[in-house]
Amino acid sequence: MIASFDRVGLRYGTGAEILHDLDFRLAEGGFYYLTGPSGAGKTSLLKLLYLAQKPTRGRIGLFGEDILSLPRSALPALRRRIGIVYQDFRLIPDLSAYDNVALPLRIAGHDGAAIDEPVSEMLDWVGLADRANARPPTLSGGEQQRVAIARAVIAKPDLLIADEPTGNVDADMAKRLLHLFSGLNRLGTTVVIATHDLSLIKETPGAAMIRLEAGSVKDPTGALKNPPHRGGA
Ligand SMILES: Nc1ncnc2c1ncn2[C@@H]1O[C@H](COP(=O)(O)OP(=O)(O)OP(=O)(O)O)[C@@H](O)[C@H]1O
Repeated sequence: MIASFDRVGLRYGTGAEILHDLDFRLAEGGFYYLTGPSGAGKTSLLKLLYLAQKPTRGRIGLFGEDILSLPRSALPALRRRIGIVYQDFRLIPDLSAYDNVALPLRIAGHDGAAIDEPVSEMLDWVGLADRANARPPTLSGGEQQRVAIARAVIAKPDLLIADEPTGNVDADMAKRLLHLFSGLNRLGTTVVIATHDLSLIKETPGAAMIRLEAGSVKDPTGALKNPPHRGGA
């Protein structure tokens, strides 16, 4: 099991609880879509999952660790096992597209051809081979999104979390990116994608859908009870 949420609740400050009684498990190797109306709390749930936000109550397990009882010093090592595509990309503006994508490999201690080959191949796959030297502020929104995706997947994380990863690209590129996620999933990465775009789901026939409604998780396809197959295509 990759993650477990037990009676998790979240409120920001003194506001009303926006997520309540989240009770679900994510199976290793699963491919999950997180859907729900705008403001339902999808980004907030993802933040809990990638350890950027503590729940107000309940327990969260990740990679077999009870994350609330772990010392803060243990969190960076867990985070390095997660690739994240942020809704607002969060690229490093002073680094080229190439160096943004290379960063996770450099942090993992690689150099030379062990960086150059995968990064060049990845930039090619996302259609940015000719933009490798460009800095993020000079890229379009869709180009930045593709750099963010390339960076998130390059080190083959155990868990990939993507918040609206195809929101800024056209339908053909969305398909291409979905194939990238499926390929990674077939290699063993558990994938969680928050999206409004339900047309993506047909690109990954084995995927499961989790629906957030009024702060609670619904399980319309029963996928949370029966762990899903890996993403197809
Ligand atoms: N840091 C924060 N402080 C206070 N309230 C917040 C914060 N982040 C989110 N919220 C509120 O929590 C609720 C859920 O927001 P969230 O961004 O998780 O929803 P979402 O489903 O991802 O929405 P969208 O699909 O529009 O991105 C919203 O009412 C939002 O205003």
